[in-house]
Amino acid sequence: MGFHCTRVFSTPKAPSLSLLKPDLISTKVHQLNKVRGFEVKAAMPPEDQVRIPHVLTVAGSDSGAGAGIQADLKACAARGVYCSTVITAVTAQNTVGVQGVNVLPEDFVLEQLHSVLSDMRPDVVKTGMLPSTGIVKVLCRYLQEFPVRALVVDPVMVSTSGDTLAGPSILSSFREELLPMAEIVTPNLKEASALLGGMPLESLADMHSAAKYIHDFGPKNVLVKGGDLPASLDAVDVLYDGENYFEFRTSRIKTPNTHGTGCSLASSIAAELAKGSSVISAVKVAKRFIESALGYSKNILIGNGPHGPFDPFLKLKKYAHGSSRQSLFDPSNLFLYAVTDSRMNQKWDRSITDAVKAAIQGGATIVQLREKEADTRDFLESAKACLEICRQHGVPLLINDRVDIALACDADGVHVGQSDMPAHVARVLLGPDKIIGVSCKTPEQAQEAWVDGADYIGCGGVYPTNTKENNPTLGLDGLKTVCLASKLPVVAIGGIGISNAHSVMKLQAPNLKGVAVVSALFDRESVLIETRKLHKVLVESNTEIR
Ligand SMILES: Cc1ncc(COP(=O)(O)OP(=O)(O)O)c(N)n1
Ligand SMILES: Cc1nc(C(=O)O)sc1CCOP(=O)(O)O
Ligand SMILES: [Mg+2]
Repeated sequence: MGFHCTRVFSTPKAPSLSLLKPDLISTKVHQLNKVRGFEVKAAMPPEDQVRIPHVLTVAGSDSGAGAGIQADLKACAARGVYCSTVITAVTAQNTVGVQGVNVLPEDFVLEQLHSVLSDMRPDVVKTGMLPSTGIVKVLCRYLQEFPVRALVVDPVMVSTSGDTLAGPSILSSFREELLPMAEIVTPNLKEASALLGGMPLESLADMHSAAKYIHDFGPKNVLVKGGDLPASLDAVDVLYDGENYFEFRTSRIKTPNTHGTGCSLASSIAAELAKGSSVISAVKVAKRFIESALGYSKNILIGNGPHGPFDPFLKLKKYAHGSSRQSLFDPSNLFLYAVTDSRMNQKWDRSITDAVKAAIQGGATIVQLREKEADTRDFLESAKACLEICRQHGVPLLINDRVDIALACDADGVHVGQSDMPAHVARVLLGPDKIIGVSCKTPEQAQEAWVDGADYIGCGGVYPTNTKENNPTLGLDGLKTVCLASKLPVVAIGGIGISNAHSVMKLQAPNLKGVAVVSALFDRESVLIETRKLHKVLVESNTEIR
């Protein structure tokens, strides 16, 4: 298998930078750029410049794009960070296995490292397939020359299909040179065993010992992944930080589409570290992200082999349903959010469809069916009828608590609270295009909702309410704290009506898009009149704020 690498340079021809020391290369590149007439990017005023979290992955290419560089690019993009790439090897690979490997010459790996590190200054470097000791040495030298905030080492040795990607000769350079520089190393059981000279790893206790022994090589944190642990039901990973052990349990997802899980997990950890997270929270977020993507992708079919890729963007499965519908969600829909209440409709002797129709006519911009007492069958029938009304008016319809009802009637989404189905599970069930709202009372809950793939958060109770029992009141200050921390649009809820909606909106809290209201609309004689009045107050608040 010969390796062909075509170097494409514009004229004048670049002098070869091969095998030069980093400092010499710096000078050469500088001279080269001057010759070519490159100018340092200085046009943008500093206040307009946006610093983007950036991960550099140093890994092999997978032609099937499930693992390697391609998985890293996808995971980083899905986690919202920039990813640059240094390719160490090119593999011919598919869902069946690895058909060929061509290792790139060390001096060309060096050139790529120099190009990226000297110019683009990534926050975090993540390594995957490092197929030769020479490549490891070059990388370590460059990391000393161009230090980064964190190094994430995925000690890739064997592919999912069992093919060797880096031989045992690599182990000593891993142990002696790379691991001491790592913020975190993420071996699976086979890799952990290889790093420890073949130590058998068959139990959770063995994983704890392995994490400790690998920690002795010098990395700050060790994550031993237990996906291959034979007897375990849950997938358990063990993180050791030199003092404490943390166990991360996720349910085992039955799917052949796991190719690239290790690369994607390490890249996602790198992405979170690049955003500034701590190691423990980076691992937590990354694990949950991979679990959601695996669950979502468990039935997708790409290739005929036993090791299919998964879909970190949660976009592909829509083809399975013959649907190409895009998300209906637009944050301005949260402006006047009407939440129905079965008891209030009963009290005023009105049907749920009449209540929804009146709210929409009055100016409601989104409707949630919150039917706490309804039988499942009645709820489903009402939901279908309300959906028809909402679709006619282009108003999204969400279902409170009941993901099953939302799925059954093809509603636009759900609203879930902290004791309802977790949003990340709802996202797996509902797919990428449905709207998911989550009730949040703290900045931590708001952060979690964002990680879980929610579209908006509901924050309250802003004022005391009789509609929801034992609901803590946050006040305007509490609302503002959550809005400031939220990465998602926010709708305020709890005791809001015509008399105080203006006070809420004039807070001008970041991300606050509107108010969600139950009794001020539905515990009244005329839903239409009350909604119109509230709409007017909100429009006036908006005008005043602008
Ligand atoms: C928009 C909006 N925000 C918050 C809630 C409350 O949801 P939850 O905490 O699950 O409480 P219940 O509504 O289920 O009693 C909501 N429904 N809508
Ligand atoms: C359903 C609900 N959730 C709340 C929260 O704080 O999350 S407060 C609430 C009830 C809101 O009803 P009203 O507009 O009648 O006060
Ligand atoms: Mg709920």
